[in-house]
Amino acid sequence: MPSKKNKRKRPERPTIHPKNKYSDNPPDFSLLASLYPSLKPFVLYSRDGRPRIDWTDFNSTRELTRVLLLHDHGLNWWIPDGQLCPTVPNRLNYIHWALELTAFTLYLVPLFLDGHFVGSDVTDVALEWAEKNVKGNQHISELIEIRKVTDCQDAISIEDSNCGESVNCENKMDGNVTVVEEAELLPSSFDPPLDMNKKYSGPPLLLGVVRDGEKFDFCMCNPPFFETMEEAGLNPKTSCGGTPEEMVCPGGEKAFITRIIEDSVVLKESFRWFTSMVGRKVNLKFLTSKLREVGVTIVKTTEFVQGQTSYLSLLRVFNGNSVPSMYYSQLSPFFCTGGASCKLNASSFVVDITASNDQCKAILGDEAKPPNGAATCNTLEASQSSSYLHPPSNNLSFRVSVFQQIPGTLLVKASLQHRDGPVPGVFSLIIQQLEKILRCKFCREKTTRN
Ligand SMILES: C[S@@+](CC[C@H](N)C(=O)[O-])C[C@H]1O[C@@H](n2cnc3c(N)ncnc32)[C@H](O)[C@@H]1O
Repeated sequence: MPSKKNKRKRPERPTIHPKNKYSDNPPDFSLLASLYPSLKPFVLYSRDGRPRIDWTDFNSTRELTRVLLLHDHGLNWWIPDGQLCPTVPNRLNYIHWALELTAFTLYLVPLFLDGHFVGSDVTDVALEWAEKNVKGNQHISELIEIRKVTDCQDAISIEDSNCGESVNCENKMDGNVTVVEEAELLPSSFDPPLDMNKKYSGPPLLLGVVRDGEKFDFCMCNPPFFETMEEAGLNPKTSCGGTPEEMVCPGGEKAFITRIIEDSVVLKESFRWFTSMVGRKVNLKFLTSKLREVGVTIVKTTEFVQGQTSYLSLLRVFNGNSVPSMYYSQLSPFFCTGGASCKLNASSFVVDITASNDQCKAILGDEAKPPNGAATCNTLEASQSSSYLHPPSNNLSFRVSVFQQIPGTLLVKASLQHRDGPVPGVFSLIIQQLEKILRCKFCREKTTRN
């Protein structure tokens, strides 16, 4: 068994899984459009001739996902309008990571993956389309079973287990529970009020799926991240669709994943690894403490940034009546460090930035001091090492706007003007750095984010 030493490891820096086929070889939209005419209307061209996708258009993202699954993975796939559309490179990161975990365990306990999957959901539409997608791919249809989550009558329940209230369970767990973090999904600094008492009250999760005596190498989960659709609407991912059933549950992802943790106590013999995506880094601390509470000894996290092309953050600010230009004026000194080009549009409070490799490094390096000579914030960490940076081969172009959406709440919005290889990682870091500076200067609360 893996070591049970209680080692706290810092999450790795955001990265792209090295085995992800898109890590060195991002999709060529132009080529794909020439091969798949149905994609053609969705491939737009920037002024410099680069092909791009409108990530805010659901039909574009769905068609791209369809084409990537077909072209690169030989899979037929479709979902109806408005359903949550997965991004292929992103899910590939998760799959590679989960497989790697399993390989790690299998190295110690030599068993073999039999390549069978069980997929579960609760809504009729999700189940219907999962079934259609499986049946539409004969070469794998025998390997995947779709199950509707049932009430626990037939399955083992938390109450039936020897743990009773599983979270306070005295019977410590021997298995491994893993949280995989996917920070690209959500605005990193939207800190909703935390209500620790909100519990997941929906149908059972793992307990409603796993049958007596079944063994799985791992479970994967993409939970409903939000507590309300209003909150979900702030997510740049809404361009990928998403119905209330997919996006929202009482207590959000914290409550949903807590329920998986509780189920994992009962099902500790049924899985080698329990994994879930986590949308909000801020929830990791809470979830990790839940894991510790139930006696979990090995917790692994990772963070992937593949595909992030837009960024949206909400910061709560000191003075609800401050004028927008106060925030806007912070942008130019930050981005112009090292000579990046900054075009300010004073009427719309938008800044267009174009930065070369060196200018990106300068923005992220030691020189990236808080603008206007403000006192250095302790929490502004030099979180970038040059070995992590994979600067773009061409200039990085993006647009940033900062304004008060409602009094006391600052909205930071940033979007890449084009995608080029691993650029999103650099882009993401730059925006995180900006966000830290704005927090440091204007926010009430101490920065608690990683
Ligand atoms: C964020 S969506 C993920 C959708 C899709 N599986 C994906 O990864 O793109 C969350 C999904 O969890 C499903 N869900 C909600 N409660 C559930 C439960 N108790 N068991 C299984 N799935 C559940 C929702 O219906 C929704 O489809």
